[in-house]
Amino acid sequence: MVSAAQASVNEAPLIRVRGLANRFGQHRVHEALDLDLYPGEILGVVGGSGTGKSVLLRSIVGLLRPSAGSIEVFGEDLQRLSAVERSRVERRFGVLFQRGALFTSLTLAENVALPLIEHIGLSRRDAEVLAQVKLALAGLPVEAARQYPAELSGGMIKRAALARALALDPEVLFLDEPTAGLDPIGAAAFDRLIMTLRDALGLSIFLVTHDLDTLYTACDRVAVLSQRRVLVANRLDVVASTDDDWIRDYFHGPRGRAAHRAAHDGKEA
Ligand SMILES: Nc1ncnc2c1ncn2[C@@H]1O[C@H](COP(=O)(O)OP(=O)(O)OP(=O)(O)O)[C@@H](O)[C@H]1O
Repeated sequence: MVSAAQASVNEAPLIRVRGLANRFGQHRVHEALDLDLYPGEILGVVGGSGTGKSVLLRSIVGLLRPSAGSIEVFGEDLQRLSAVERSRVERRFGVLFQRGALFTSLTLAENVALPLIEHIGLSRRDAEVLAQVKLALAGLPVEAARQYPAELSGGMIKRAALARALALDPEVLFLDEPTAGLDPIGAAAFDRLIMTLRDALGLSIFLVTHDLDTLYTACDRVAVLSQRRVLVANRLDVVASTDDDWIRDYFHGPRGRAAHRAAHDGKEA
């Protein structure tokens, strides 16, 4: 059987990055970086610390202007669009940042309602009703809507930030280390939630992670950043057998072997 994710790589990519360069002064983070995101896939983006995973994410979502190269999104070159056209394209993205980035003085419902009020012009009342639907979609109990971020566990904060990323019904979701700081059970539950949402909402997902379990359980393809570019982007088994020191240490070290075993046992159970 061909899964939806395998079939999708035969379609045109939703995001097409070509020849991307990002430099900060003398520091060259990316050079000649190419990467595609296909419809309906969960793409895991991995690499050593400082290889530029977050910088890549920020370039694609329009928070950082690249030094060179092109980023085509939904068939349009971001660099060539006017500010108004860019924000129309960027509205089709949902982003979950590494630290959640919720407003601490607002309840969860108010946090999620904010983009609905600002971007769609919903009344506060309607936005908060819709926010409760998004919070439920992210797996939070009804009473969480009235709580403030300081009252929540790390896992609940991630879910609330996910609800906010889903507020405007995005087509592409960008997640920057969504399971960082969660315990293994919380992280596994979050992985399942991401897969469920992809299937239910038809999302395409760009997922920056260090979490090997997430790669094995949730990702259709994995892209490895190394030497300022994407070294390989493919199915996990192909990536794991690529001849490269970092890949060998990462996928075939003790943690990599444990994640592989757990994924394998899970499929057999
Ligand atoms: N605004 C900036 N100004 C200068 N340097 C920056 C800026 N943003 C990122 N960098 C540098 O770019 C490099 C890549 O950073 P980035 O946060 O993308 O790495 P990463 O792969 O996501 O790392 P980690 O896995 O540790 O989160 C780092 O050396 C960082 O210091």
